Amino acid sequence: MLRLEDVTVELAGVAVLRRVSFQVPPGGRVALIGRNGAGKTTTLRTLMGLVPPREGRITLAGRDCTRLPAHRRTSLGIGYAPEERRLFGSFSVRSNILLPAEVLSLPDDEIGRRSDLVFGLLPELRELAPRRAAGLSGGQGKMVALGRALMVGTRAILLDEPFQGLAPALALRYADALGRLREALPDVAILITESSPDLLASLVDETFVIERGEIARA
Ligand SMILES: Nc1ncnc2c1ncn2[C@@H]1O[C@H](COP(=O)(O)OP(=O)(O)OP(=O)(O)O)[C@@H](O)[C@H]1O
Repeated sequence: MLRLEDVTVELAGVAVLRRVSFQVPPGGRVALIGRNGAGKTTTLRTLMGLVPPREGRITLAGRDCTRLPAHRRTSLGIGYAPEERRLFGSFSVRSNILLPAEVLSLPDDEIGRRSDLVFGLLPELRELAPRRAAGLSGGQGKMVALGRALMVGTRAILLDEPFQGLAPALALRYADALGRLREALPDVAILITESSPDLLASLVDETFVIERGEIARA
């Protein structure tokens, strides 16, 4: 279970999140919907340990990680695909995907096992694997960012506006891939942000709405 309890975040003296509480159970598919500037990215960055909360608590599988640095959360099994895909342009797609697992110094056989899973779930990544990340379209980059999050997200995966800027055909493929995750990773909690609920309606089992930094309704 990935849980936020009364999380308040201030950035530059402004309350950007106010007493945000919700949870994503193991195997749960949860949407966080909100307009631009509502606080979706800040919620995910706070869950990842990239923004310190002023108040409140974040737990993963019952363990308090409110003050844990980002790399420790990655090693606890949280994978994050930011809205800006943040790939290393001069590296191959394969290297970009493997990078977080290598940073964690996972054993080679574990990296092999996880990458087999990722390339099995997202076969479109196989043909992209040898290419330099700099040459990818925005949509292909989103798929690579999903693969990278899957490499380490053994307990939870956070996807920030994955459909933003995707051409319709690629959006369908991405939605298919998310559907496959449901079956292949039945114990992983997945939290997806979007500005509109329409794209996610068939992919999630629970939706929270965030407005001006507050959860508006379940
Ligand atoms: N570093 C920062 N300093 C001050 N204010 C910030 C900072 N980062 C974000 N904000 C403000 O916090 C609020 C929430 O931003 P956030 O990026 O979390 O929203 P969002 O819902 O993800 O929107 P978007 O879809 O535009 O990414 C916005 O009003 C934004 O201007």
